Amino acid sequence: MPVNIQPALVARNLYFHFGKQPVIRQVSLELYPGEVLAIVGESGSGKSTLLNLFYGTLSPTQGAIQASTPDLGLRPVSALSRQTLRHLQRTAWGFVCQNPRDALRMEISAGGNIVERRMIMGLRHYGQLREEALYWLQKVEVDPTRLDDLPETFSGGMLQRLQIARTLISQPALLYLDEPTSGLDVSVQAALLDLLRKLVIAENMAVVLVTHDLAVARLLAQRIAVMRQGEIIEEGLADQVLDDPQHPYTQLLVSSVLPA
Ligand SMILES: Nc1ncnc2c1ncn2[C@@H]1O[C@H](COP(=O)(O)OP(=O)(O)OP(=O)(O)O)[C@@H](O)[C@H]1O
Repeated sequence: MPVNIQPALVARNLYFHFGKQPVIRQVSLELYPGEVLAIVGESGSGKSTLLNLFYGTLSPTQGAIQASTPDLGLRPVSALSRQTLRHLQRTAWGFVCQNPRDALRMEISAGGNIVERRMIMGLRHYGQLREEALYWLQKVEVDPTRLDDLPETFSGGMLQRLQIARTLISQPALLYLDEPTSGLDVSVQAALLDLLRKLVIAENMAVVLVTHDLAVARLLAQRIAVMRQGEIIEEGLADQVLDDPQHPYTQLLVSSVLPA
């Protein structure tokens, strides 16, 4: 990476315990704007926990995380006040979770869901809010006539598109994707992955993608980190890790999923 570009996310020597159970061990990484890093590994290896540490919903037992902020550049997440952290989580950082119902407000319209972050950022003009909502609905390839409909009337794939529009409207510098296409039909999943790939390239975000699906990692990510029992055991360029895995665990993971 060019030395004059500041990373969007830096983690140094992270450890995290749930009670006495060590869940994250000795994790360090850096992520730059425009990069997509996929964190892959078996169920229970600590992928989602790591994402929640980055996003600030969990605090590391040991180690430090610095994340991009609009006004002050890279800041230690642990030093942010609750109010600042909450504001960043609703504006400059984004989190797309597996189940869109956990993120959407099901009692308000699709358009209302999409513009919530813009209202938090101070936009009050009804006409402009509606225009931006329409723009993003079209950008995630949902029929614009659905703008005033409740999310309840949307399919699973459409709900996930709504969650993506609602998150990306604030143009977050850092985006966390936690299994964003799991649980969808294969054809719906393929279309959504294609959309995500286009959006990620267009918005120049730094993205951490958690997935157990190596095909999803290959499609979206330039770099892959392989987690096992809370540790990153191998990291490198996506093609390198998937086509020439070095660690025996990665070899097993790749050979059990990808055809020879
Ligand atoms: N709230 C919690 N309290 C206690 N232990 C937890 C909690 N959440 C997760 N764990 C434990 O932490 C470990 C890592 O869980 P995590 O959800 O981060 O793994 P994962 O790799 O994302 O798995 P999956 O792919 O199944 O979501 C697991 O052993 C899990 O049981």
